[in-house]
Amino acid sequence: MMLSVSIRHQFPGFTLDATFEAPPGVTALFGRSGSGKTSIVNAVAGLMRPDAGRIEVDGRLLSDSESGHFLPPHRRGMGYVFQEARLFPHLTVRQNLLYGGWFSGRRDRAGFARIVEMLGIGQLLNRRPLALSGGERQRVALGRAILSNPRLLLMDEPLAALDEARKAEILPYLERLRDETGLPILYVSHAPAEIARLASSIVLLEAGQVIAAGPATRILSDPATVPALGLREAGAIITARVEAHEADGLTRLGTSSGTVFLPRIDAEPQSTLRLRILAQDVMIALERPAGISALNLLPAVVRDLTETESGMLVRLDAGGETILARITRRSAYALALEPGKPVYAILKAVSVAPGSVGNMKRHFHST
Ligand SMILES: Nc1ncnc2c1ncn2[C@@H]1O[C@H](COP(=O)(O)OP(=O)(O)OP(=O)(O)O)[C@@H](O)[C@H]1O
Repeated sequence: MMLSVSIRHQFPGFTLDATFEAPPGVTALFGRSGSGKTSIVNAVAGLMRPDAGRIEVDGRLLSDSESGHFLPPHRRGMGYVFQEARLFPHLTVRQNLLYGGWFSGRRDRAGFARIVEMLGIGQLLNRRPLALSGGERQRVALGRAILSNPRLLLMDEPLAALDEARKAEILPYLERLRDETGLPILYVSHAPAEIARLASSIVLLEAGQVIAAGPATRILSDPATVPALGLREAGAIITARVEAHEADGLTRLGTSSGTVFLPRIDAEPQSTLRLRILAQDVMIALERPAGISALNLLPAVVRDLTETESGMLVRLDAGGETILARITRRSAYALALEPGKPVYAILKAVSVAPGSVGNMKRHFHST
């Protein structure tokens, strides 16, 4: 399933002009406040009628200004999750969940049990929303959206109203949703860490325009997108496979450019993970360093260098995946870095989340 959007709309003082495609998986709409994210979600939902353009899901036309076709919201088959879980306070969790199912005319018991299990809300079914924590409410809202059998899920900052602990509670469920349902999910966020963890694709917006769109691996490691994402948050994501949990408490991971050791990770051997490596946590060495406490050294080749205000962004090719390093200009000159030069990337820190970044086939199926 694929969502395809090409719309133009004039608000007083603001022009939205956006064209992009969202494949299965999470497509993050990312941009500053007022860049047009919610307007796009509203247009896809049918809550706003764009002046011009088309929106299609898997070849099914939702709106088309040329023919005047405009499917009303309730016939679009969208599931929504907003910042605030909009549950019915007088209904129990079970009734709230079934409400979506009733609407779509389906009551599939196995599907219900599977979603309840997936979201870990079995214990909550007889409670009312007021007796739930914010994180639990949001999980129920997710369940209700999925149980309406949508063709597409729209999530507008679903974690923004939650504190860090609640966010951490929900993220694994969003990851399962992404990996198990195969639905396209349009996900509005302005938190780069959240996007690095969840997104399969990214659409970067600025002042109503798409300034970059494509696979998350490419967008996050592209020096050109760094100003929009923020220098501190810039960094690549790569896929790794859990190889073993070792006796000394470290987990050994295989990546396409070599082995990475991390403090024990709670994941099954053979499972796949995404590693987020911030550009500021990568050092570059010309030779394999000896006598260094860092365990994670990956051989790589310099692809290109981009000057920024405060230094240099170096894009590295590490076994076919991209790693971004942020170093000083002085270091870049001292090491005489240039495209094609073989180097070692020293990873000072890595954060981990479940799920591949969509390139597993290329790297692992042949092994
Ligand atoms: N109904 C409307 N009438 C007039 N202007 C509007 C309307 N809806 C949105 N806009 C304008 O369009 C621009 C984009 O708004 P939108 O809500 O899509 O941005 P956003 O990226 O979702 O922002 P935020 O992150 O703050 O939610 C803003 O300048 C907003 O004022």
